[in-house]
Amino acid sequence: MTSFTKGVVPSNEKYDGSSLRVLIVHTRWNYEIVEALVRGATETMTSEYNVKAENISVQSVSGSYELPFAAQSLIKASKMGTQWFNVVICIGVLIKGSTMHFEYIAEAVSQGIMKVSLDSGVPIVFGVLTCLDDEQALERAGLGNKESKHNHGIDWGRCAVEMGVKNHK
Ligand SMILES: O=c1[nH]c(NC[C@H](O)[C@H](O)[C@H](O)CO)c([N+](=O)[O-])c(=O)[nH]1
Repeated sequence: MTSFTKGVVPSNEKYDGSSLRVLIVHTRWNYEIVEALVRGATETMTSEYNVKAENISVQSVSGSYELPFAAQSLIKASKMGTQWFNVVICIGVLIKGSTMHFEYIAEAVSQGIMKVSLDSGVPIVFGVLTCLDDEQALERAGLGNKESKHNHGIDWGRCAVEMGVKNHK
């Protein structure tokens, strides 16, 4: 029994996301779960913060290991153009198998995403679930049967608007 409310408390600031340009890069691995996370983030940004649907670019890559490179190249390409992204959300689902593959990818992806964000000066929300089994992943995408299920995409959408507004130059 926890003696505190686990999870993030949304900021009580009423951020205006109407001029934000957001990039979502998501994987196609474990796609049904990823799709729910992307929907949670997108619907939160548009319904709670007035982010315009047409200002949310969505790109996909094969797996989580490709997320840092994709984010880096899409940020670079956007800076070449007139419009560039105020914030990026990288979304993937890693589920541990019977080998050490999971550990190596999880470490590489979290370090890689942090590096791209700091190097580019664009905030990147870390939306990669690192789960020990399918049920953990389903629960954290608001799927599955447990009462405690909660779509973490909602939290990532809120985080993206806060970071995007604060980064809006
Ligand atoms: O996004 C994921 N990629 C996974 N592997 C692919 C990896 O991200 C790369 O796409 C692949 O290694 C090619 O670079 C996963 N597993 O292996 O289990 C996984 O659970 N999730």
